[in-house]
This record gives sequence, structure tokens and C-alpha cells, in this order.
Amino acid sequence: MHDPTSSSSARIAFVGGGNMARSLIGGLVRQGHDAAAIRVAEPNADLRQALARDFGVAVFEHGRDAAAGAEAVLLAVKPQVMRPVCESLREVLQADRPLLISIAAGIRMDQLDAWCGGGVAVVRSMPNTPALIGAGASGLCANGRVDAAQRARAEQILGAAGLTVWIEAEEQMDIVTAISGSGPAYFFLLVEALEDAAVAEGLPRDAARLLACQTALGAGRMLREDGEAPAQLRQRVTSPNGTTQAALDRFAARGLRDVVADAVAAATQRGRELAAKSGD
Ligand SMILES: NC(=O)C1=CN([C@@H]2O[C@H](COP(=O)(O)OP(=O)(O)OC[C@H]3O[C@@H](n4cnc5c(N)ncnc54)[C@H](OP(=O)(O)O)[C@@H]3O)[C@@H](O)[C@H]2O)C=CC1
Ligand SMILES: O=C(O)[C@@H]1CCC=N1
Repeated sequence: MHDPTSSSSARIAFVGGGNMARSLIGGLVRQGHDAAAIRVAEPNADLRQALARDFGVAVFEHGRDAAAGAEAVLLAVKPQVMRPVCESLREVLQADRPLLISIAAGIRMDQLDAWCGGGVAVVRSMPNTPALIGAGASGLCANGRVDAAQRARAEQILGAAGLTVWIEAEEQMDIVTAISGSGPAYFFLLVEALEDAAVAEGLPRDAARLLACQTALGAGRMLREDGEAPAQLRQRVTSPNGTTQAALDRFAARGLRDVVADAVAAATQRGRELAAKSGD
């Protein structure tokens, strides 16, 4: 029986059923959210059917059909199509006044509010792909219309896929995007580079990949579970005049920290550009 007051049966609509929506839906269903109360709009029939088959969610071709009667509507489409998607939902959002959650990079809450007709409670969030295995990290930011219950709802939806952090100043969401939204790709790149370097030094590729991946996992778990600062963990690996020191000296000489700072600045700037390109 549908109990609208229960947090596990609240009607949640996803508009866009791609990679990130799939990760978040998987998290909610794993947490025991009633799959029938999750409604997903996705134009691609194959993706739609896969979501229905894998999670038991209700699927629709058009956003307005999924969004009708929802307590929360989560927009999981590309930033480039966000404006027309919001405009197509305007009528139903103005009639039902659900909480609107966007996970799109760059797009600001005032843009979403204006495109949806104004007066909308908006949470802007930035999750990341480890959400797929429940190890995600999401920044969350709310506009002035979001009440305490809606904050809790947003936290429940994003929290089902991992850790959540509230960000008070919206302009910092582009930095969140550059660190944790895009961040998994940086770590994947480092593992690719380690694997290739090991192969160049003479290690078989399968051994190189396994060792590099497991090292990333072990280092990641220590970072979250050990309670020590990253710099202290690094020092514990680094014997005086040892192998680690030789590698770290080379990273420093080649300006690794500057490269990282430059890359994060570029990602942050791209987020701002995505908003500017979408107009007001
Ligand atoms: N990938 C990542 O690591 C992260 C992505 N994000 C953000 O999440 C959002 C989605 O990204 P991601 O899941 O990777 O992208 P995907 O392309 O995998 O998913 C978006 C889906 O939305 C569909 N879509 C397009 N138009 C509509 C519409 N009018 N109604 C309903 N669905 C529609 C697309 O279909 P079609 O392809 O046919 O157009 C596609 O299947 C983006 O805004 C991105 O910035 C946030 C955090 C991390
Ligand atoms: O690359 C992107 O724009 C999206 C947002 C964060 C991760 N992927």
C-alpha cells in the first residue's frame, strides 16, 4: 500500500535515466526504497527497459509523466539540454511544487528556478560515479525555498549512494564538481599511468594492473579509515633516501602539485562556462 508519509515509499521522479540516474536509483533500491514509487523518464527505449528490468522502477518516455505527483524530481540530464527539459516540466512543477534536485554540472539554482517558472525549491547536487557501488561523494546546496524536510529528502536520495556534504555558498559547487564530481577520472588516470609505467619497466600488464588497482583501493581506504592526514600517511610510506623518496622528488621536480592545481582550476572554470552558455 502506498504510504505518502513513509520515506521509503516517497514518490521520486528521475528525468534522464543514464549513468548517474542508474547509480542513484541503484542506491535507493538497495536501501529498501519502494521501487514502484521511483519513476524514471528516459527517451532511449533500451535504457528505459533495462532500468525497469534491473530495479523494478516505473518508466516513462516523457519527463512530465514521470514527474506528475512526485514529491521530489531529480534532473539527471546533460547540462546542455537542461533548459528545454525544465521548460517542458514547468506546468507540472508549478502545479505540484515538488522539491527539484539537479545533478548537472555548472547549472545554477537561479537558472533552474527561472526555467521552471519561479518559486521552486531547488537543491543543486554533484554526485560522482562511485555512487554505482555505494561509495559516492556528493556535495549538496539548497536555495531559500527548501525546507528542513526537503533537505532531509535530498540527503536521503543522494546519501543512498554514499557520503553527502552540504555546501552553503553555491559558487563553491563548481569546485566540488572539479574535485569529487570529476575526481574519480583523475584517480583512474593515475592508475592507468602507473600501470603503463610498470609495463615500461618490465612488469607483465595483468600484474601491473592488479597491483596498481589494489594499491589505489588500499590507499583510498586508509585515507578514509585511518584518521590520519594524507600527508602523514604519505610520510609513513617514505623511508629516508628510499624508493618512495626517489619517486616523490621526481613528482616535485616535475611540478605535480602545480599540474593538479591547474587541472582543478580548468575544471572549475568549465563548470562556470556551462552555466554561462545555458543563459538566464
Ligand atoms: N558522469 C558523471 O561522472 C557525472 C555526471 N553528472 C551530471 O549528471 C548528468 C547526467 O550525466 P550522465 O548520467 O553521465 O549522462 P547520460 O548521458 O548517461 O544520461 C543522461 C540521459 O538523459 C537522457 N535525456 C536526454 N533528454 C532527455 C529528456 N528530455 N528527458 C529525459 N531524459 C533525457 C539522455 O538520453 P539521450 O542520450 O538519448 O539524449 C541520457 O540517456 C549531467 O548533467 C552531468 O553533468 C554529475 C556527476 C557526475
Ligand atoms: O565531466 C563532466 O562534466 C561531468 C560532471 C562531473 C563528472 N562528469
